[in-house]
Amino acid sequence: MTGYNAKGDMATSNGNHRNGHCNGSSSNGNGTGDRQADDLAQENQTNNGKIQCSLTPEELRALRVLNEDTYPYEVIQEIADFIVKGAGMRPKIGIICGSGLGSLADIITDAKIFEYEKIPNFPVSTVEGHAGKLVVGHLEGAIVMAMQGRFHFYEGYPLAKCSMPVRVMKLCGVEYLFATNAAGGINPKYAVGDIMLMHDHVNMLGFAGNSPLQGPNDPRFGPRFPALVNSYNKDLINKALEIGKSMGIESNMHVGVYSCLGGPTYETIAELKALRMMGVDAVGMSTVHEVITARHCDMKVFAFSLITNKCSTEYSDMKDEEATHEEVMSVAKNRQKACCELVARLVREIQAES
Ligand SMILES: O=P(O)(O)O[C@@H]1C[C@H](O)[C@@H](CO)O1
Ligand code: HPA
Repeated sequence: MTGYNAKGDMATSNGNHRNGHCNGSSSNGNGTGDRQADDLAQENQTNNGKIQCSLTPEELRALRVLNEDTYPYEVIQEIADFIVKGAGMRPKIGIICGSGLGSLADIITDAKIFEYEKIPNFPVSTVEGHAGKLVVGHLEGAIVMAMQGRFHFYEGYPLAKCSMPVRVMKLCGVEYLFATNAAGGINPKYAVGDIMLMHDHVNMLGFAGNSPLQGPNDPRFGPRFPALVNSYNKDLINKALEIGKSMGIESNMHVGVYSCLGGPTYETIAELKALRMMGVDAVGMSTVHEVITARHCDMKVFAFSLITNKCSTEYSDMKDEEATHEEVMSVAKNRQKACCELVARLVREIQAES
C-alpha cells in the first residue's frame, strides 16, 4: 500500500517514510520499524541537519500503523503473548463490540484492560462509539476477551488489518468468535431495535476483489482456499433463538443475511434495492472480513446485527429519514441491555458444555 504522510511525502506499506521522522514505537508489522525509522532519522540529520517531521509521536504511530498491511504469524504471536501475559489468563471466547455496543465489554468482571495504543503493533480506533480498548476477564464463568472498538475499511485500514485482531484472538486461545454490529434493516419486516442473528453474508468487498486473506497464505492460520458455507454456527444460532424466546424478545429476533459495504457513506436507494434483490436483510460496514478470518483459522462463529435504522428501498417512501451515526449510536445504547443479556447467556451455555 502506498499513502501519504501529513506532510504530503510518499510513504510505503512497511512504514518506510521517505521523509520525516519522529520517535514513535515500532509498528511496521515485521519488527523493523524503529530500525528503519532510526536510519531515516539519521539520514535526515545528515542531509538536512534537522528532523523534518512536525507530527507528534502519537500521530506518527497512527500513520505508520495505517500504512501497514501485513502481519506475519510471529508478529501476531507477539501481540497475543503480550495480552495473555498481561492479562494473566487465556480467553476462550472473543467478542467484537459493534458501534455503540461497547457495553458488551462492561459486563466482564476481573477485567484487565488494554488500550489499543499500548498494545504493540495494534491499530488505533478512530470512530465514535469504538473506545479502542481490549478487555480480558470473566463472563458467566468463561474467560473472554472483548474488543471495545473494531477497525473498519473506511478508516483507511486494509481488510487484513481490520481483521488482524481475530488472529490475535486465535493465538490467545480463543475458540469462539462473537461478532456484533449495528446495521441498517433492508428486510421490510425488520424494525429498529430488532436483533438479526447472522446465518450468512454477501461479501460485497469480495465481489470487488478485496479479501482479508489476500496475499501469501500462512498455513499455520489456515488453508489457501477456505470454504465458507458453514460459517455461522447453527448450534449457536439455535441456542440464541432459545435464549431470545426465554427473554421474551422472539418477535424482535430474526435470522438473516448481512452484507458489508465499504462505507463510510450509507447506501443509496438503488444500492439498497440491489442488495435486497440479492437476498440481503441487513447492511453494514464490518464483520464479514472478521468472520472470513475467523473461519480461515477454524474458529466457531456467532454473529448478530442490531438493526439501528430502517433502509427504505423505495424512492417514494418519503417518511424515511436519512441514516445518521447519532441515530445508530442512540439505538444501540437503548438496546444494549438486551444485547448484553443475549451475549452473557450464550457464553454461559457454551461454558456449561465444556
Ligand atoms: O462497527 P459497526 O459495523 O457496528 O458500525 C456500523 C457501521 C459504521 O461503522 C457505523 C455507521 O453508523 O456503524
Ligand atoms: N448502512 C450501513 N451501515 C450501517 C447502517 C446502514 O444503514 N446502519 C448502521 N450501520
